[in-house]
Amino acid sequence: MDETYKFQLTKVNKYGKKQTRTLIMSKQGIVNSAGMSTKWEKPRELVHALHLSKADPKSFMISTFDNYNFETDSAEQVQQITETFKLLKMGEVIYDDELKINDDEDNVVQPQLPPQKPNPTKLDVNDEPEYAPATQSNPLASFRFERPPKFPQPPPSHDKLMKPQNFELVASIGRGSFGQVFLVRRVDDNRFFAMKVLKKRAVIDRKQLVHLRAEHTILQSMKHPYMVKLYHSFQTRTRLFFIMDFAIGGEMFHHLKKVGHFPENLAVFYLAEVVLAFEYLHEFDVVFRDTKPENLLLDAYGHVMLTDFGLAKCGVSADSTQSSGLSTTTFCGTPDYLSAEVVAGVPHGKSVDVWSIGALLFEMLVGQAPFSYGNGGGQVNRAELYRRILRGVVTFPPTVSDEARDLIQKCMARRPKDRPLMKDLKNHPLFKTNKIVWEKMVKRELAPPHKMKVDEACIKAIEGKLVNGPVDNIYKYVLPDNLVAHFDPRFTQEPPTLAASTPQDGVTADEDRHFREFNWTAPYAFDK
Ligand SMILES: Nc1ncnc2c1ncn2[C@@H]1O[C@H](COP(=O)(O)OP(=O)(O)OP(=O)(O)O)[C@@H](O)[C@H]1O
Repeated sequence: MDETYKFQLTKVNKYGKKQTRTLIMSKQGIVNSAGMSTKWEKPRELVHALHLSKADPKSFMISTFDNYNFETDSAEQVQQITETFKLLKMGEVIYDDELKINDDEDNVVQPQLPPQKPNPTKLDVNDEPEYAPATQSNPLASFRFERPPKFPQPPPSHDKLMKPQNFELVASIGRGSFGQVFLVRRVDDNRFFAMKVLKKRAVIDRKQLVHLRAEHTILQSMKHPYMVKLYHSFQTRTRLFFIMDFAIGGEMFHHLKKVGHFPENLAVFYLAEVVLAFEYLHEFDVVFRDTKPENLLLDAYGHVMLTDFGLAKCGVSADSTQSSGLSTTTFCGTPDYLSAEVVAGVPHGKSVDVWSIGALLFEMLVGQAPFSYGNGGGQVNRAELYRRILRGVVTFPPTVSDEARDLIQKCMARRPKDRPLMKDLKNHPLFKTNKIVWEKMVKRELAPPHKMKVDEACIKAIEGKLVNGPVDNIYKYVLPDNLVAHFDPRFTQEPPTLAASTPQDGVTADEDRHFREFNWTAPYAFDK
């Protein structure tokens, strides 16, 4: 029997509420329980680090896929826990100046907002706080993003840089982990775009600067028919703004949920467009790492638009863990789509994207992610999900054809080196059966099997083909409701306003220097 270590302590959730918990640590992992009930259980492969606070020796945080904060009665108890953590070789022990409360034990319940018609508003950024006072240490000093050798040089910026005043907020369309996403109108020429807004403070505090720089550089440098394009980036003292193509068809996930699952020809069509985008990224040693139906948007014609490069990793030359070349060990991605080697915490390469291609096809054909399937529609808890991924056995419903099953099994081979390369995957017979002609598809010459229901005027509005004119006339012609018809009403019914700035959003002048590169206009930004 493995030795187990028990600690009675207090846990603080993200609302600052204190709860009594028992923390049990053993070679198997960590269990957090409240009385008889287990709140969470993390196998040791998932435990990354123990964060200790320099400011408060009585508290600590455990980092797994999520972060969990704890408070204790004494610094001695924290010391005992630290010693046990080290003894069991659970992961790194990290000393932070102060621990952020970002505990994830409780799910956040979204407030129900009253329905409201989208109503364009000015982009108001007059509430920005002054720079925060300079701090002694500079935690960003090491956050440098080096452009890897194969990576194309971003084109120089167009002379005309943008400011918030150049855009009008038309509708709220989404929210990611770091910020808000809006439909906006470029006021000079009435062209409509998607705008992602991030708070610099959150980017720094959640140590996402390297990821964000990678995302920005990828969007600046790489252009592909099935990837979203970046037009402008700009900033204020506390916020960053990215202006991108507006994918009017919304998330593929939204369409998938509506119909339950896709017919094979449609699923394979979408999959093929993703394969082409990934093949392009892999040529430049970029691994996407975050495939999921939420990151696959659809354009006005029903083509895929790959978005959200926040987790993409540049300079990964290795195809799999077995090959030579740079690979990565960061634990990231969406639980259902994590490959076995990512869950096991061993270095991984481009083959994680090949794995996710298999998982994506499964979900499109079945309506559930591969390792959540077969649970009577119920949710599988995370520890069980990871166990299933590590075991690597996918069960198929009889509706999945032999060819589709074969492709999924090949992509989701447990050992990365047994998976096909992205470019070789294109020879799989499933694509031929479903009439994918790669030479045509790469030129956008294959029509999607599912035609989007999108208003003609809206297409003109997002392609910049509207004749300039008084704004009132524009909204008689292009209805905001039609522009956001494929988006979740949870977002579109919210008034399109920026979350107010608070003094806590302030960054120091020193920190702000790290954001200098986020001022860019694409050379094609004003093309008609
Ligand atoms: N270019 C776009 N066109 C239309 N909708 C978009 C666009 N970009 C993002 N969205 C919507 O906003 C949502 C959140 O965007 P995004 O995933 O880029 O944010 P994020 O903060 O990077 O999210 P994540 O939490 O997945 O990292 C998307 O799922 C999508 O619904």
